[in-house]
Parts: sequence; C-alpha cells; structure tokens
Amino acid sequence: MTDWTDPDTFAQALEHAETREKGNCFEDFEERDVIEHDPGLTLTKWGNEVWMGQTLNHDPAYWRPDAAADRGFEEPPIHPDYLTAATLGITVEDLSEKGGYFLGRTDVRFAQDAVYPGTDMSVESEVVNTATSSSRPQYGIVSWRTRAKDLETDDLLMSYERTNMIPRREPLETDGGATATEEDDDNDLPETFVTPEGGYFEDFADALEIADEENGAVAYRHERGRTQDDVTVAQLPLATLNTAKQHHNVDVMADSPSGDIVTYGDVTRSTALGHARSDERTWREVGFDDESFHTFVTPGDTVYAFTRVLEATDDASSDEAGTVRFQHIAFNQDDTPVYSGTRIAEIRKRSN
Ligand SMILES: CC(C)(COP(=O)(O)OP(=O)(O)OC[C@H]1O[C@@H](n2cnc3c(N)ncnc32)[C@H](O)[C@@H]1OP(=O)(O)O)[C@@H](O)C(=O)NCCC(=O)NCCSC(=O)C[C@](C)(O)C(=O)O
Repeated sequence: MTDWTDPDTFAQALEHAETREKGNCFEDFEERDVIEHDPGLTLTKWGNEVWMGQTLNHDPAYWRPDAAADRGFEEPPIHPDYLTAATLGITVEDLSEKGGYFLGRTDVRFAQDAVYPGTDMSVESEVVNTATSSSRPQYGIVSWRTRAKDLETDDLLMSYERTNMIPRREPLETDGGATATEEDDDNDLPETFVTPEGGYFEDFADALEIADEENGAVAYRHERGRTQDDVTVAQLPLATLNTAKQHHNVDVMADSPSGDIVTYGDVTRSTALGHARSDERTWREVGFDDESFHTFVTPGDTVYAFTRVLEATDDASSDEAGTVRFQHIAFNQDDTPVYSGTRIAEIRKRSN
C-alpha cells in the first residue's frame, strides 16, 4: 500500500498534483468589470488601535473620548489610514493576490462624516484601466477604482484609484522585477529650507510666506523612525484580510527580487504619516493623491519621513481649522525614498 507521507513518495505526489491557485491574472481583468469583494470586515476598536499603535499614529482624538469630543467626534473614530488599509486589504484576494507590486494610488477621498468602530464594510472595485508593461512583459498594469460603503446604510465611506503590476498567466512569477529606477540628476533644490515653528495652521501658513520671500521651500524631516518587524510586515496586513503572499510567505518571497517578505504599502505610508502627524495639529484628513511606492521595504528596514508644505488655505469644514496640502516622502535607513504622495489635511488653528 502506498504511504503518501513517505518523503520520496510525497515529493512525487507534489510534482504530479495540480495547485488550486488563488487570485486573478492580468488577463482576467477587463475594463469596466465591477467586482464585489466577498471578504467583509467590521471596523473594530481593536483593529484600529493595533494599526495606529504600531504605525505611531498616536493622535489622542483616536484613543480618548475627551480628546475625540474636543475635535467634534462622537467617540474615538476609525482612523482614515486604518480605513484605507482595511478597504484595500479586503480587495487583495480578488485583485492582487497573484502577486505583483502595488505601484500607486490617487484620488483617495474620505466621506465628511467620521466612521466609528462597529461599522461593517462592503467593498467593490471597478477595473478602470489595463495596460501592457513595456519594461516587464511578464506583467500587465491594472488600475481599479475601489469604493468602501457602510453595509447597513450604503453610505460611501471612502474611495480611491489604485494601480498594481499583475502577473500575466504565462510565465507566472511571484512578484515584479528589479528595484527602483535610476534617479534623474535634475536636483534643482532651493537654497533655503524653512521649518514651521509649530504644528498649527498658522505655523504652516507663516512658513510658506517666509519661504516665498526667500525663494525657498518649506521642507523638513521628522525625527522618528520605525524598524519593520514581524508585526508591521506580516501581522498588520493579515489583520486587514490582505492575503498578498508578499507580506507573509517567506518561502515564496525568497526567490523574488526582494529576497524576503515586504511591508504592505499602506503600513509604510501610514508609518511615515504617523511621524509627520506627530509634528502637526491635525483636525481632519481630507485625501491623498499621486501616491507611489518607489522600492520595497523589508524586515529590518527603518521607515522615516520627510515633509514638504505645498499650500495653505484659510478654508476648511470648521472655523477651527485651515487646509494644508503636503507632500510626504517615506525613506529608509539608506535615505532612499520608498513612498511619496500628496496629502490634503485640515490643521487646527492656534487661536481656537
Ligand atoms: C515595482 C518596481 C519593482 C518597479 O521598478 P522599476 O524600476 O522597474 O519601475 P518603473 O519603471 O518605475 O515602473 C515599471 C512600470 O510600472 C509603471 N508604473 C510605475 N508606477 C506607476 C503608477 N503609480 N501608476 C501607473 N503605472 C506605474 C511604469 O510606468 C512602468 O511601466 P512600463 O513597464 O510600461 O515602462 C519598483 O517600483 C518597486 O519595487 N516598487 C515598490 C513596490 C512596493 O513595495 N509596493 C508596496 C508593497 S507591495 C503591496 O503592498 C501589495 C499589496 C497592497 O498587498 C497588494 O497589492 O496586494
């Protein structure tokens, strides 16, 4: 009688057996297809707090009822970064589990009303673009518009458009090729870098005025760094139901260009944003654009943040705040940019 657990026999069995694959290939996506994602997620206080704690998003309004009330929330709400990561996490099984890197995202917008723990989410994505990758013929590039809704009320919670490299059916590889492209050498930096005096709206507006007079830029780095470990690389994405093997299958990833599992893009950006927010008085998050992931982050890498202030306008959803547009750049211990994106946030005014 065949002993299927005999190592030689089992090795032969593995060779003969078909693998029941997960995920979709590039050829499975057609423009205008709408995919309703089956995995659901209840946005819990626990998930929110673990995400925020580990990414250094320690804004008290998301932790303490009194601080939440001071910011006009009914109770500590779900943080927009966790909402974003959970929305994307749910979509991975259908859209990107096959592998291929998360290249970027734009038009990330949040509903004006805060989202509270206990909200059940339903998430759907529409294929908005499919394109050939000229540099990597084994991949295609797919963009989807994703919308997260409150399952009970059907209210829109957030939406965005994301772009990934997706393997073509043949040949099948685990993820996308080489590391970042050569930087161009157009380094026309201003001579003057202005740092805001504090974290209120007026500090950003004043710094922009000074920079303007001196033909400089409001640009500064944040001190904090967060080294990537098992929690940030594997646990946080799995807690959002993100099934991408890049984050938890060391065996498969050993043969990939990174040679290791990589940090979920939403963990990298949320960590950098946590560093940036620790130097400002955030009132509300409005949205993000032009987000790009330049190279991968692996366990042991440290994520730092750099901020440029682009614009400040005295107009917001509340008289207590003004609106600031930032560019945030996450970088690693070798000073290599790993993420960049612009962010619109309402920042509290000093006078109130
Ligand atoms: C992917 C790598 C290897 C390419 O590195 P490279 O130097 O070869 O790249 P490139 O030349 O800059 O880009 C390659 C192609 O992608 C295109 N491209 C590039 N960016 C965009 C964009 N935003 N929108 C649209 N297209 C874009 C670009 O135009 C080019 O097209 P081409 O092949 O036709 O010339 C390199 O950039 C890299 O390592 N990036 C880091 C990726 C990463 O670590 N992402 C986060 C972690 S993976 C993740 O979170 C997973 C997730 C969330 O779970 C999940 O999707 O399932």
